[in-house]
Amino acid sequence: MITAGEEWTPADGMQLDAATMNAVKGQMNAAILAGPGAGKTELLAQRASFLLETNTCVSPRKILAICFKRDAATNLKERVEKRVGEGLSDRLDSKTFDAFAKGIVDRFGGSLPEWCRPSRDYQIMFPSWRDWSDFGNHLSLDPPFSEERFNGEQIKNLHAKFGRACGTLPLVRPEPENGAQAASIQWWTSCMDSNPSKLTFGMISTLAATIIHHNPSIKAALQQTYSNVFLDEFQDTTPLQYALLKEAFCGSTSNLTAVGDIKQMIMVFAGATPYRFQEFIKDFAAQSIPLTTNFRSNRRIVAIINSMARIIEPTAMEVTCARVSDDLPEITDSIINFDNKETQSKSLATFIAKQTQEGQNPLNQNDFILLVRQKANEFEPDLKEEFEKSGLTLRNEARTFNGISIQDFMSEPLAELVGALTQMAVGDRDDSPYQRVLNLIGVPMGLRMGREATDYQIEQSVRSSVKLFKGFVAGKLPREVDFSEVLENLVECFGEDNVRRMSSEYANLERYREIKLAISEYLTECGQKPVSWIDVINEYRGKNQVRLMTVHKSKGLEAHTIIFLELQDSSFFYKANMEEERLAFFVAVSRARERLFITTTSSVRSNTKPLFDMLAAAGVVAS
Ligand SMILES: Nc1ncnc2c1ncn2[C@@H]1O[C@H](COP(=O)(O)OP(=O)(O)OP(=O)(O)O)[C@@H](O)[C@H]1O
Repeated sequence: MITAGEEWTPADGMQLDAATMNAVKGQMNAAILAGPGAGKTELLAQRASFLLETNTCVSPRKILAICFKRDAATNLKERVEKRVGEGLSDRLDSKTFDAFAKGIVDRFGGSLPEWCRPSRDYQIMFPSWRDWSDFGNHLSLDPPFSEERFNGEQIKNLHAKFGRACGTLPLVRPEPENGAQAASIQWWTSCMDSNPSKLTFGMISTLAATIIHHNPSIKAALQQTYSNVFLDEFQDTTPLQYALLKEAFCGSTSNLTAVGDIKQMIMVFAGATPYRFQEFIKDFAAQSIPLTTNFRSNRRIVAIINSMARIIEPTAMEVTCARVSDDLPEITDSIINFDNKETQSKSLATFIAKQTQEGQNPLNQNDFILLVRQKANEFEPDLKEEFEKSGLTLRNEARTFNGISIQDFMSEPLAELVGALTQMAVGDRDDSPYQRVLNLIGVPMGLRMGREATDYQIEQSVRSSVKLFKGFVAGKLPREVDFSEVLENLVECFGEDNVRRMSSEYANLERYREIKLAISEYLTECGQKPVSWIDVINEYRGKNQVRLMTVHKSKGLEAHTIIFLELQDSSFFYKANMEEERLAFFVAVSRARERLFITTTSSVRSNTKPLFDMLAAAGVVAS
């Protein structure tokens, strides 16, 4: 049923002010600039509901939402699905920039000029400094550039610059004008010529832009498919991504909505710039809409955020706290100096255990996020030991299984499917696992609005998978179960093709298998302790665990209590750019809903002085 535009009301009874409502309903290109907790992500979810429920995004056209992280993309999709239902939410494609670019290359790569056409089974590569150096060392250029030499660092920069300078690649291999160009072209051709071809995500972005540039019909089809495009965390759009965006949608009738906050820019090293929004406003004739309320944090945290924002961007607008009359906790913020890591781990474990295990309204372990600037794995061992002694569980989101971090593979639909099925098999009804299974596998198996699940044998498949799971685990302790075998069989119950249809990324068999292996390895670890099945599934899903992650990974998240660990020189690169570090620190601080604690285990603070100065200006002092 279509709702008339003027009758549409925001989902979940949410109150939206006039500026937000204008951004939700408006039919124009818009740049929504807003500070932390202003509801940017929520605004996109409401806008998607509006466009779909009122058919303003006219069926069968779609919305393309480009998010910074895979879990943000999944989150947006789920939020909209819950509100508008599966049929309508099918018309929201929510993905990362990398997935968007890769989708274009995977579908239309055959149309690329021969010299830059990768093999169909190309692999994604993440070159290390050794790869760049090897290439530089073995590079032999034709005259007149044969005498020129390039080290690894130069090769890395040239490769990025080449894509950036070209924006799109020409139809024939360009003739180099200097040694640097000759080296870049050689890098590109050697990547294409290796068997299979090897591509970085930056190269994929350039190839996607190239495809659109040289094929007007593909460009027209893309614009016809998507009447609306959302760009989340737009401040972190890199030059290559922006070039692709312009190539795909500049001058089209599609409406673009870019949301972000310049003060939360954390991709400066990859080319993000404070001018991206201005560029967008100019290139897309976009209307600028500021949002000035913080819905997330209490008034003390908002005051800290405002103070820091003024230092980072003197012209930043003051934001108001939506929760201004809420009670404040006894202590809202402080710097805690520890003598060493050991006392830090012990004190934190005691503190969090007390808060989660005692009192009338204990907090949940999920209410705490421990943030580190980098190398979360190095913080884990000490903390984990003390946390376990205090009955707490530490979840290091950066820990990898089969080379993929927990945070990354747990945002995969396959991990969610396995989790929900395991819950059903062990009788855990938390968060409606059956409904989640239907949401995940329904559409790939042909389920459509208004038809019963039973019509499509889905229910049958769910039943047989649960039965099969029960058969595997009957009479066994979790640690005795071979989870890779369980996963293989579960997938068979639905048909592997259907399971792989849950995500466009699974079209790449290699990647699908890597993710599946990471999931079974992780489940195996969750089952190691002599615990109940409910404990296994809770551990797998991250229920009641204290999360440890880097600031980069915390983007878009929030928690009752944020603890930033070890604000001191040793936690930062020796040559860290403190202008950039201030932005990352701002992201960290603004994740807090109620309390913010900053720890130190060393007093060496010459590099980190600007961060301490920001805290001092905001009145955050040592306890
Ligand atoms: N209009 C609203 N009314 C009440 N609560 C809201 C509203 N909009 C957002 N919220 C809540 O405020 C919090 C922050 O929202 P959201 O995550 O969308 O902000 P954001 O601008 O994307 O934040 P950040 O940039 O800091 O990640 C969430 O808990 C969200 O549910």
